[in-house]
Amino acid sequence: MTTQRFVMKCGGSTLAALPDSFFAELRELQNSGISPVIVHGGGPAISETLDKLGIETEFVQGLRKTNDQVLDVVEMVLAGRINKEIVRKMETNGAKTIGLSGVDGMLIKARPVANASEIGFVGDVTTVNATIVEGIMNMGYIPVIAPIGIDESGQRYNINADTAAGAVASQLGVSRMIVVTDVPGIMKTVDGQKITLPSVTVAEIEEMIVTGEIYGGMIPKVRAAIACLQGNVQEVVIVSGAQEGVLTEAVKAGGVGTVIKQ
Ligand SMILES: Nc1ncnc2c1ncn2[C@@H]1O[C@H](COP(=O)(O)OP(=O)(O)O)[C@@H](O)[C@H]1O
Ligand SMILES: CC(=O)N[C@@H](CCC(=O)OP(=O)(O)O)C(=O)O
Repeated sequence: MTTQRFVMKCGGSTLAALPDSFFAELRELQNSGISPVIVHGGGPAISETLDKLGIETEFVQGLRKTNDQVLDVVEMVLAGRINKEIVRKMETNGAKTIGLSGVDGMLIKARPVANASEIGFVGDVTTVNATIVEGIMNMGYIPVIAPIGIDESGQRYNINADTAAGAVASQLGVSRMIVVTDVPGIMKTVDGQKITLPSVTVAEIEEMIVTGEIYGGMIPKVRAAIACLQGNVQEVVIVSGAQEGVLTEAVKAGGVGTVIKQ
């Protein structure tokens, strides 16, 4: 049996609404020798907790401004609550799972983003320790990774989950990354009607960002897609987690969501 690997990014926008069947699909894929690596977000849960604590939050081009206080909450929510919620759901649906953050074993090494003076402790990935991820997979477990990065001095960074997933996909050399979110793909208004684009090229994406047709949380997704398509990754598929059977279709058949190709 040949083992296929793929990286799946699960957005915080859709996590709470993912049906049990989604986790059962992951178990089926694992049983059929197809190994997923999951990188998750949790943006809405972070915002909710910051709100409860009375800490203001602001996004610049889809990235959260992160000071020390925000960083504590980001790590608590992502590496604590959300990561363990996913592991629990996977385990109760029969999928063997180990959750960790990018800090564990220095899995995700990071450096400050170029505009750190404006947005604070937000990181870009420098390296991903593929040996740890592969070791977990070789033990028969699905790795579930929270996107916190760390540098040599021990400084933590808040990394957008799309960016982290793209870096993990590149470093593992998988051919496909699947981005699960709350919309059925990249949408565009054509003749007054909103449609989901079946496929887009990098050039079309750049144009849609300029025209404002791609905005907010979709920007880090497409930027991460473009970055990892420059390596071994051949396609990035954006799909909705609410659609039954979407994962198996995206992995085995295609023809679902929006496919981004070079
Ligand atoms: N062209 C587009 N097509 C679809 N969604 C878009 C587009 N441009 C911006 N978006 C927004 O991106 C959102 C998904 O990003 P985000 O909320 O960050 O989700 P996630 O938590 O899954 O990362 C959509 O709900 C939508 O509001
Ligand atoms: C730098 C940055 O913006 N980090 C994100 C990390 C979580 C994330 O990316 O979650 P979603 O995938 O649900 O958007 C944040 O603080 O919200």
